[in-house]
Amino acid sequence: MPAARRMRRAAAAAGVVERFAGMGSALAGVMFVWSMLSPLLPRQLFEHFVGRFLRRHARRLAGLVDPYLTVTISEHCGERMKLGDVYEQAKAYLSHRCARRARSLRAERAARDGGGDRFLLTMGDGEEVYDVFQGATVWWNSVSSGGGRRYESPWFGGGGVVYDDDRRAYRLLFHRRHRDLVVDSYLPHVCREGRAIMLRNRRRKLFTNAGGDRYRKSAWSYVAFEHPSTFDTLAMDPAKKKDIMDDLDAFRDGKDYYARIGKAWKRGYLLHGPPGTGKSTMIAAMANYLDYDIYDVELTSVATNTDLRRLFIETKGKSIIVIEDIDCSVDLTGKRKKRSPHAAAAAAAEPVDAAKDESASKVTLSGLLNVIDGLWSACGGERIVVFTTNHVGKLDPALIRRGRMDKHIEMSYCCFETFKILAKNYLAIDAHHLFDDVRSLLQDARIKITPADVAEHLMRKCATAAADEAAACLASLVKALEKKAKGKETVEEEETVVDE
Ligand SMILES: Nc1ncnc2c1ncn2[C@@H]1O[C@H](COP(=O)(O)OP(=O)(O)OP(=O)(O)O)[C@@H](O)[C@H]1O
Ligand SMILES: [Mg+2]
Repeated sequence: MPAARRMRRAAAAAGVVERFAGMGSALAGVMFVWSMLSPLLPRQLFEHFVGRFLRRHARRLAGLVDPYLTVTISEHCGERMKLGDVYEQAKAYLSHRCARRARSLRAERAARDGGGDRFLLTMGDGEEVYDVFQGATVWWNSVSSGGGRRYESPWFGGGGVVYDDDRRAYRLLFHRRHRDLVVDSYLPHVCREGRAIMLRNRRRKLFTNAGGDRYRKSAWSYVAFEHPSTFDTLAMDPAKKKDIMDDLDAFRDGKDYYARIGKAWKRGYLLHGPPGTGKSTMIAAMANYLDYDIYDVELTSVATNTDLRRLFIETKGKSIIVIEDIDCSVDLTGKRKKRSPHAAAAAAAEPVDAAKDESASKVTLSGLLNVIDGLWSACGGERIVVFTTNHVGKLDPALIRRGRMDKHIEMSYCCFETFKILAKNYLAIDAHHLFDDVRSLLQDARIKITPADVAEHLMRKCATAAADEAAACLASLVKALEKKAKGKETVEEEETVVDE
């Protein structure tokens, strides 16, 4: 056994002995004083004084008998709105440092390096392990309260959401003479180490709020995020791409800057453009570039503004919060407009479907504006909010004004530069004699083809030799572009005939 471990074990054993020896000697002292005083005083007077003394000094006496203090670190903190970061950090620290000594363990899938069949072991409920820090021994307890009770929360979901009260916590026990050491040095050390371990083991996550049940503890569920898109594979104008990457770098490194200018550390991106131009692909590339998690918000699954706020509060830093197709999610644009008398009459004539009405989202534009830009938006920091839309003109200007959506990025049809990147990705070529044909066709402003369509032409269809494959794919693309050009010409000819 290595000497360091032997020393730690000896220290822990000494700590346990000391813990009980301390209590024993204090108890013996109290008993001694008791036995000396009791024969000297009349019984009633004795009981009166002792009773008063005990009532006044019960806390101090308890301190004499048990000089140990506890600190509880709960899984949920802040009115059960937020999952506690400190709890997660303590969990990581303990699983790394002390879990080996525990006899009952909880298993979770290991994070990084393909996770696969590896497990991360943490302390099971009711377990106690010790740790030694700068010569002081402390004890950690994993406790679970509530026993899985469920109850209605007055906080969220308009009183409708039911929560599982099975709350977990770590309880840290230490001698009161180590109080300053534990509070000033040990706990910060646990958080620091825990954070570093979490970062090392981190496996990026793709969260969703859709499809959850009312009994779920967190509003989010997740899978591992494994999208392979990067800025290298994203086809768009290189200058525009560099501008976005610089912007992301400035954001990631901008903690102090945002604090100095008095702005919450968050940034909004609006990605707009026709279907198949790479908006979702861009979000994946951003997440991979920054090494952030993604929270994909399904607005239609959010019942009320309060639920929406809770969702945002439960997101963690280093994340991208995405609302795709914001124009279709819920009627955010219509909420502020007056209904026409005709529409109001039609709605009144319609039979009321109570079940449908119940399930409909009641999220409003002001609710959404509040979470992305109001006081709540500053909770946590280091968050990017991304909206995507195919119809930027349909959105309420308040939703996309600068400050909320700081950067508007248009994802557009394929140009020759974009095509070259796709050809490099899909066919691994930088040049080909058919490139000239593609260039002249793409320069024709009337021909509109999305990167998704071009990618489909360049996609490998069968296992032919590389050179044949490239030629076949490019020929197929040229044919499709020529067909589009011909179609346009025919339409234009028809329009001219009609005009005449
Ligand atoms: N700019 C691009 N660079 C690389 N691949 C692209 C690009 N645009 C589209 N693609 C390819 O086309 C497919 C569809 O793209 P994507 O889903 O990102 O489009 P979108 O703009 O989000 O469309 P929608 O508006 O319908 O959601 C992707 O799987 C990707 O392979
Ligand atoms: Mg998309």
